[in-house]
Amino acid sequence: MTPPPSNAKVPPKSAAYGQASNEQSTTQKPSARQRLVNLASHLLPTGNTEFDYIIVGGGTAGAVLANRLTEDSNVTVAVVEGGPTDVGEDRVLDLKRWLELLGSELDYDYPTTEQPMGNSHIRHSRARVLGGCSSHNTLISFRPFNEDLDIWAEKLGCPDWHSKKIQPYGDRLKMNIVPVAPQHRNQVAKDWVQASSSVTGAPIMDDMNGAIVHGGAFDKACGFFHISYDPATGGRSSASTAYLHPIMPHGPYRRNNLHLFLETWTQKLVYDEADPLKVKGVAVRTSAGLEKTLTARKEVILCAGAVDTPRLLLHSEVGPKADLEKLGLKCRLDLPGVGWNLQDHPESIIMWSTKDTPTETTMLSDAGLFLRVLPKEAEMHPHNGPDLMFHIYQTPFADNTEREGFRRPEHAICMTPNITRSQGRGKLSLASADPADKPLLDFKYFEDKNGYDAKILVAGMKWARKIARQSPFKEHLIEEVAPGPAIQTDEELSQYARSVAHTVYHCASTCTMGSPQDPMIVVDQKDLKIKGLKNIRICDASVLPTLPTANPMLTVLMVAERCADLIHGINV
Ligand SMILES: Cc1cc2nc3c(=O)[nH]c(=O)nc-3n(C[C@H](O)[C@H](O)[C@H](O)COP(=O)(O)OP(=O)(O)OC[C@H]3O[C@@H](n4cnc5c(N)ncnc54)[C@H](O)[C@@H]3O)c2cc1C
Repeated sequence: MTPPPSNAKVPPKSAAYGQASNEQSTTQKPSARQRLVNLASHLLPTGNTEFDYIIVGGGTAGAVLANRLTEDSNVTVAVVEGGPTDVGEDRVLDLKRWLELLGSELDYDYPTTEQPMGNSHIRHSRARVLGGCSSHNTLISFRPFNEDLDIWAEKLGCPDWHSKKIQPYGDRLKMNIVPVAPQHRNQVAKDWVQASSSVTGAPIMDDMNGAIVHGGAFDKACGFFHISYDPATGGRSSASTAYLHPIMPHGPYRRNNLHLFLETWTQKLVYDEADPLKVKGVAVRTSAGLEKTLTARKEVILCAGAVDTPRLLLHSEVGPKADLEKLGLKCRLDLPGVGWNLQDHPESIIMWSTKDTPTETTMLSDAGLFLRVLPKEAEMHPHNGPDLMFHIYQTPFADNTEREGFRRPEHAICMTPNITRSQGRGKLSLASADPADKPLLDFKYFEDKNGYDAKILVAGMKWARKIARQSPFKEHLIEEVAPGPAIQTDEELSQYARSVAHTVYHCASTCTMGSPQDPMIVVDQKDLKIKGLKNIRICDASVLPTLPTANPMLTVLMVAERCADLIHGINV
């Protein structure tokens, strides 16, 4: 949700297969204990190369599946995770330290292509550690609005994903999802919530998730978030801590049928010699350079996330034929939707300097505001919920503003309006045939034809200024640092907001599910199986037809819970 540190670098070509560059590694070395834990973890399963299920990516969705599939002690499950364990890694486990992870060796740190209408410098953080992005995100926990799911079901060819069917999966999640605890509610955030409500008329809600699930949609609301964490310790409650730690070798409920391959990158799918469209397993390479093939007796499930799942498919000869052939790659299965439909929640930033930085907080972004600012007819898939969301950050997120010449204050509060229903649709493609090269992420920020996305940000900037004039919140502010009072007209605000725009790190939808009759669909909504291949499914943020209105992690977890049911033959 924040600009990454300005020293984030693209790893050199030699940093192959998702590993961070040497330069990054030397700046933040894991402790000796951490290295031992990592080593022990990825030496564990070396004897076995055949499993019932192979899960590629032990991230947010992968952790859920690993847990649910190993509930049956008769099946064996291998999890191939590119990053190290999070066990003993305090930068991960202490939620407040999440900013230290951005641009570190635990971040794949993907660049954006040139964005003529927006900011070409945005870095897309993706976690390289067990638990995936749930191990380095801010753990703001929102259920999808019923309408988000009903649009998938009724308009986007996914009848099996109606809210009535999907919301109950949210009740199963194992993470500790609780409102920001009283000891983490500082006075500035409290006054901001009060000011937001007074100025916009948005009701203050203690339980936005309750309202989303049981009260249907709301178009405005504000309040403290629900966070997946332990309020007593400030510890992260991630997909890894909730779904994997208890069943890992050191955990209280160790499961011997779970095989974790850590620091192990999946390079390619391996196909059956007798049937070129049947997936037999995966070719992997450890960070120590050991290569082997793992085979799946039942199936392979791709959980590598919205960037790395399509990337892996493209390097496995599956994707748009013309694109693959242009790079000299073979096309085994022409699936034009791989990488298409790339989505995000773009955001911008308006910043005030303040006297100090409060210490009572979960992770410096404890509260938010939802508003409706444009008519729903302006949207591709009209809905009744909010079209603008604000996070507040009680730290100077100045990388993007500083690049544009604004000063970086010592203490600051930032309001970051984001576009809940961005109309932008981009594309992920390969930069070259070399699997070590990072893919091209072209979000086409602010290129939507009616300028909808830019209009939402302009409205957000104006609301932010009104909120900043409200007492007692305004007494916390010294001055507006970016863009500053000189920027006033809609054109000026739009230009500024786009040039310093950032991402809420919600990239999604690059292997969209839907009706198999639709040529741009990658997985069948009925069972999440890849269209045209055998023995393989996708389960991660890449299958979402559209992003949910608010932060998507719980939606991804719910997709994974449902995927486990589908694999078990349960289709509620
Ligand atoms: C900085 C940040 C802050 C965010 N804040 C929030 C928030 O507060 N609330 C919210 O709802 N959402 C938030 N998000 C978004 C949310 O975390 C993601 O949408 C979600 O976690 C994605 O889950 P996933 O399972 O699709 O992928 P991931 O969780 O990214 O899992 C993918 C896993 O696959 C592994 N992998 C990838 N390729 C390979 C390969 N070839 N071989 C082996 N392993 C591989 C990766 O190492 C990773 O562990 C945030 C994201 C970021 C990055």
